Amino acid sequence: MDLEKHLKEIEAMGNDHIGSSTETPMRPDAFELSDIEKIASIKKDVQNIMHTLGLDLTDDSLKGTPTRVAKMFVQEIFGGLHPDRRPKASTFENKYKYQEMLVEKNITLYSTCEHHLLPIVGKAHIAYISNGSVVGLSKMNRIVDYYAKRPQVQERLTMQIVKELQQVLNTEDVACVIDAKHLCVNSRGIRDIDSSTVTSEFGGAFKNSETRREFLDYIKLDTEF
Ligand SMILES: Nc1nc2c(ncn2[C@@H]2O[C@H](COP(=O)(O)OP(=O)(O)OP(=O)(O)O)[C@@H](O)[C@H]2O)c(=O)[nH]1
Ligand SMILES: [Zn+2]
Repeated sequence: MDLEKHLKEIEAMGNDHIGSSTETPMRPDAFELSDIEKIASIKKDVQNIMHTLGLDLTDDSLKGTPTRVAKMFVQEIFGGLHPDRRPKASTFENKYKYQEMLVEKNITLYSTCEHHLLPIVGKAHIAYISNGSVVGLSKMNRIVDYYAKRPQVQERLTMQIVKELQQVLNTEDVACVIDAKHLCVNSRGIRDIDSSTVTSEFGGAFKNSETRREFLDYIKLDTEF
């Protein structure tokens, strides 16, 4: 999707999308600043936070931190906010006429909790049943990575991944389960190091309990982080 089309979609949504759809809530002016301008602006914000905390920004170890964090936000951990980074997932004809489900499991997932800006670490498991076209296996990992590189809630991330693959593969028959640890739960607040969060989205044929069971049997949810 090109940037202009993406902006038009955001505009057309008005404020209706906020909190109510699978879209990441973004402002229509989200891409008015270039990445370089965003890095310069965030650098100042991080400097201010560190200064407020009383840290000495002339210290050798600290002086590069504002730039490092700004680059990390814009280019890495929140890089998936920019539609230019959306992976190109071209499809191919299902020439083997493979009709069973295809499962891509244990996809490593690093995301960021949008409530605390702390890491979410886990595994995503995806399944689809071909409707005539197939997608390269790695494209599923790339789609997970793209949507994970945003401030997220796990429920929305799960739905965004399914929606994207449904569009790419032109079928409703897509499912995703995510099992992930939220550092905002594990390392602060309630500090429960062992708990993890499981979310799922079952489209089309996966709403059928037998099909869903088959997928869940393949992944077994023995997730190790
Ligand atoms: N539904 C959902 N909630 C999340 C997710 N990530 C974090 N949260 C929760 O969002 C809530 C944030 O709201 P608050 O209760 O205002 O946050 P808080 O006061 O820091 O809460 P504590 O973590 O309990 O200290 C917390 O309970 C988090 O555990 C997520 O992916 N999905
Ligand atoms: Zn959190």
